[in-house]
Amino acid sequence: MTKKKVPIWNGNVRDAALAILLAVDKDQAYSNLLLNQTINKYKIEAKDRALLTELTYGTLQHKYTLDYYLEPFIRGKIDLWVNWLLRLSLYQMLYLDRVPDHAVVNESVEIAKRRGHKGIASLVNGILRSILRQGVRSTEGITDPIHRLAIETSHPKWLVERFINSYGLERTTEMLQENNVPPIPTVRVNMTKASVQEVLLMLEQEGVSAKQSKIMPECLHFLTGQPSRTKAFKDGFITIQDESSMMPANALNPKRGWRVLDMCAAPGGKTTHMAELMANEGSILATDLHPHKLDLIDETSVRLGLDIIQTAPIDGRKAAELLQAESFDAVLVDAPCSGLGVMRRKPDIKYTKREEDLSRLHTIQLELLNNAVKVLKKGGRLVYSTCTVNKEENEDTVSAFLATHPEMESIEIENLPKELVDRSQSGMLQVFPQDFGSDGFFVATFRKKQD
Ligand SMILES: C[S@@+](CC[C@H](N)C(=O)[O-])C[C@H]1O[C@@H](n2cnc3c(N)ncnc32)[C@H](O)[C@@H]1O
Repeated sequence: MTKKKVPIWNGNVRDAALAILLAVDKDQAYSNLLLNQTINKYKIEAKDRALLTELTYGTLQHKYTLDYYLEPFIRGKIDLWVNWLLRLSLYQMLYLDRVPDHAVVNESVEIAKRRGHKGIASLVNGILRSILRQGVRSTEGITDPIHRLAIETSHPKWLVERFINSYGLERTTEMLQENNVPPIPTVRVNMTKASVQEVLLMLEQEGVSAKQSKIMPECLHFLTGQPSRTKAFKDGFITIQDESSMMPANALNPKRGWRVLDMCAAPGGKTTHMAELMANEGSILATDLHPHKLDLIDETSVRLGLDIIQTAPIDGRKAAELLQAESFDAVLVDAPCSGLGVMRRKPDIKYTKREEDLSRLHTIQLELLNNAVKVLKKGGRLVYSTCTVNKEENEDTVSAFLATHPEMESIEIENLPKELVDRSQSGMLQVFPQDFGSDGFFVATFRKKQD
C-alpha cells in the first residue's frame, strides 16, 4: 500500500500543490476553483499563496513537456501521485530558480516519505538525481514539427493542428507560448461610483500598485496585491474581470433607460458592466440556465450599488417562449463555449477538452442566437461573444446565424478602442491572448433591421 490520507493544507506549500494537482487529475476538479478554495479556507498567507499558485499552475501548464522529459527516467508503472510529485519537482528544477535543485530533491523525498514510504522516497530520489546528473533530453529529437510544438508548449496535438489550420503557424505558436504565461490580475472600475484616477488613488492609499490599461480605459492592471482583498473591491469600486471580457458590454453599447437582456449572464461580469455603462438607469434581465449561479449576480449588483438588474433562471433555448417577443432594445449572448481563449487561467482545459465537444457547442450557440432574435426589438442591437479561439464556434456560428436570419445584419464594431476596432472585420473581432496579454475572446455585433 502506498496511499496515505493527506490533508490538502498542512502548512507545506509543496504538499498542497501536489494535493491540488492530484485532485484536478483524479476528480476532474477545476484548478482555479480548488486553488482559490484552498487559499480562502486555510487563510494561506500572501507569500505562500503566490508560491502555491505558481507551483500548481506552472506544473499543470507544462504537464506534457514535463512528461516528455521524465519518460526516459521512469521504468514501469508508478502511482499517479508519484507521477505528479515528479512533475512538480522537475517543474521547479527547470522553470524556477528561487530554490536550489538539491533542495527541491530533498523536499520531494520528504513528501514521498510522508505520503508513501521509504521505498517510494528512494525511487523519487533516484529519478531526480539521475535527471540532475544527465540533464533532460532535447525536443529536437521529435521529428514531426507539430508534435514537437505540442510537446514544447504542452498542448494536445489535435488542438495544435486545429489552430494551425485556422490561424497559421506563426500566430498559433505565439498563442501556445502565451498560454503558458501567467496573466496579470485586471479589474474594471465602477464608473458609476468613481473615476479611474480616484480609484487609482484609493488603491495607492491601500499600498497597492496598479496602472490604467493602454487599451480599455476602465481597466486597471494590478502590479502588486490581490484585487479581491482590497477595500476598493469590498466597497464596490472595482470588479475582477479580464480586459478582453470588457469588450462585449462596450460593443453592445447600451444606453441609459434601455431594456436589455443578458441571456447567459452568470456570474454577472458583463451584466454589471452593462448596468454601469447605462449609469444604473433602465433595466437588465439577467438569465442563466443554472439557477444557483444567479445569486452571484445579485451579490455583485449589491456590492457595486447597482439596482437595475433582475435575475431569472431561464434556458436561453426557450427564451422566445418565455419572454415577450420584440421587447428588448439590446441582447447580449455571451455564450457557453470551449474556453480555448482562457487556457492561461484554466490550464486543465488543455487536457480535458475533446474535439467533439466543439461541434456540440456550435449547435447550442445557434439555438441561443435564434431565440435572441425573437425577443429583440426591430432596430435593436445584438452582441454575440465567446471566450474561445475557434472558428467553428465564432465565425462559423455567425455565418450560420446570418444565413438563416435575413432580418439581422452585421454591423461594424463600435465603442471600442481603435486598436481593437482596427482588428475587426465585417462586424467580428477575434482577440488572441498574445495580442494584448488578455484572454482570447470573440465579439460579433448585429442589428435587427427595421423592416
Ligand atoms: C461564458 S459564461 C457567461 C459569463 C457571464 N456572461 C459573465 O460575464 O460573467 C456562459 C454561461 O452560460 C450559461 N448557460 C449555459 N447554457 C445555457 C443556456 N442554454 N441558457 C442560458 N444560459 C446558459 C452557463 O451557466 C454560464 O454561466
